[in-house]
Amino acid sequence: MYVVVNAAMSADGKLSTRERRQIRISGPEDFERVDRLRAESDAVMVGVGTVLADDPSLTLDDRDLVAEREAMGRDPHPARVVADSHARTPPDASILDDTAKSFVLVAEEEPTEHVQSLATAGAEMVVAGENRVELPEAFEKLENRGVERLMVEGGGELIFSLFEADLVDELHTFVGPKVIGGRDAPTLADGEGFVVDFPELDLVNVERIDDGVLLSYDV
Ligand SMILES: NC(=O)C1=CN([C@@H]2O[C@H](COP(=O)(O)OP(=O)(O)OC[C@H]3O[C@@H](n4cnc5c(N)ncnc54)[C@H](OP(=O)(O)O)[C@@H]3O)[C@@H](O)[C@H]2O)C=CC1
Ligand SMILES: Nc1nc(O)c(N)c(N[C@@H]2O[C@H](COP(=O)(O)O)[C@@H](O)[C@H]2O)n1
Repeated sequence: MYVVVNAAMSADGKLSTRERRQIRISGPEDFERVDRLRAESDAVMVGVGTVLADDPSLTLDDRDLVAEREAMGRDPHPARVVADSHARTPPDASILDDTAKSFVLVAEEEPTEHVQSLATAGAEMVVAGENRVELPEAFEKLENRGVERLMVEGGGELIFSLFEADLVDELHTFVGPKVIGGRDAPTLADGEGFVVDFPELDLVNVERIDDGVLLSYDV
């Protein structure tokens, strides 16, 4: 599977506030770029932290992009994927609406009734890992269900785990003209952090967009 991570951060490297409230960092041109990246993907993924904080829909805004996908015989919108070991996604979350297919990745130890309530809400459940979603195994299972190109939008906990498991192929980060601050505010890669063997990036493009800059790396 080819994995593209895209996120917007403030000039001081934060994805949102210390209250984990979503902040508009991108401008209109960057949001259009994000919509195009979504349209090129088979699925768009977030961690359950982002679902609980933002209730995102992760669908396409631009009707032309929907029409282009349909003309190619693809589903109108990419599928949505949530990494959610303990099935904390609310059954009425936007990500489970019937606009697009949804996959919820859960751990083996999660009680069947929780898993069942999300399945009833329309999610396709993927079990991988004993007590936390094991990303390499989950991605293999997603690939078997047709997800060959995956876009990941965040948040910082999930992005760190993807780098840790060496699963990221490209990283795109829009750096917007804001300072958010806060030692507990999420950054692009949180988790435990690396102390050795830091993932190395190859800067392939720098572009001024809106009032910020888009940095694109191969991993
Ligand atoms: N500016 C931007 O572009 C973006 C900003 N955001 C912001 O980020 C914040 C949310 O980020 P964050 O709190 O880091 O949460 P995440 O969205 O990264 O979700 C983290 C949760 O995912 C679950 N998870 C399951 N499997 C794994 C795994 N293998 N590795 C890591 N996590 C896993 C864990 O919960 P469990 O153990 O229960 O499974 C974990 O707590 C929000 O404030 C949101 O607004 C989010 C996306 C983009
Ligand atoms: N690219 C980008 N720029 C920002 O400024 C942002 N705040 C985000 N947030 C991400 O977008 C999701 C919302 O998606 P929907 O509009 O609901 O489809 C949000 O959950 C973050 O993942 N992204």
